[in-house]
Amino acid sequence: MKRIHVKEIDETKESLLMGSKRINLNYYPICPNPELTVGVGRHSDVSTLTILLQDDIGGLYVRGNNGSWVHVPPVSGSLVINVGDALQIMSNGRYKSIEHRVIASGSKNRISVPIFVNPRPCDMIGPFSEVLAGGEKALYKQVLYSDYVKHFFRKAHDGKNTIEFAKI
Ligand SMILES: O=C(O)CCC(=O)C(=O)O
Ligand SMILES: [Fe+2]
Repeated sequence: MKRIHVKEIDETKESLLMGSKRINLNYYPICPNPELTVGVGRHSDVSTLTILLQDDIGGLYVRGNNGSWVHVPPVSGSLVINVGDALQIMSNGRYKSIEHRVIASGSKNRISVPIFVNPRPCDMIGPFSEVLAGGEKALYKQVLYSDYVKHFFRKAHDGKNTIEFAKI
């Protein structure tokens, strides 16, 4: 947490960073024409961090710096860690949530298990005071985390647009 000037994770910070967790079990059946369908549309997670276990099929892509899609090949025994929107907001943009999508396989079923580590629904999230202490301008306002999540689920996946909801 050095990069965001947080020296101690007290109870408040613990709640904001990891006060609630959600685990999903995703099953992507074989798709005869993967190019004609969407596995999971492009989005960034609303979490602080996502810890993702994927099987050996592949199909997860992240958005690279130049806008291209980069495949995240499964590595046996490894976990994928993705930064989510809540950490982008609380770090005032120092950490950027990653846009990603999933393309189903034409020949095999795929399973993935993401653990979303989140603030609690009742937490107000915004840039940490430690980050703004030096006079830095806040890029995001304080939002109720449950409102942020509701906003995400109210609409179709639309890349990194969800975070506009918290922008000043
Ligand atoms: O299946 C995957 O690899 C990722 C799924 C995902 O992005 C999500 O559940 O938010
Ligand atoms: Fe995701």
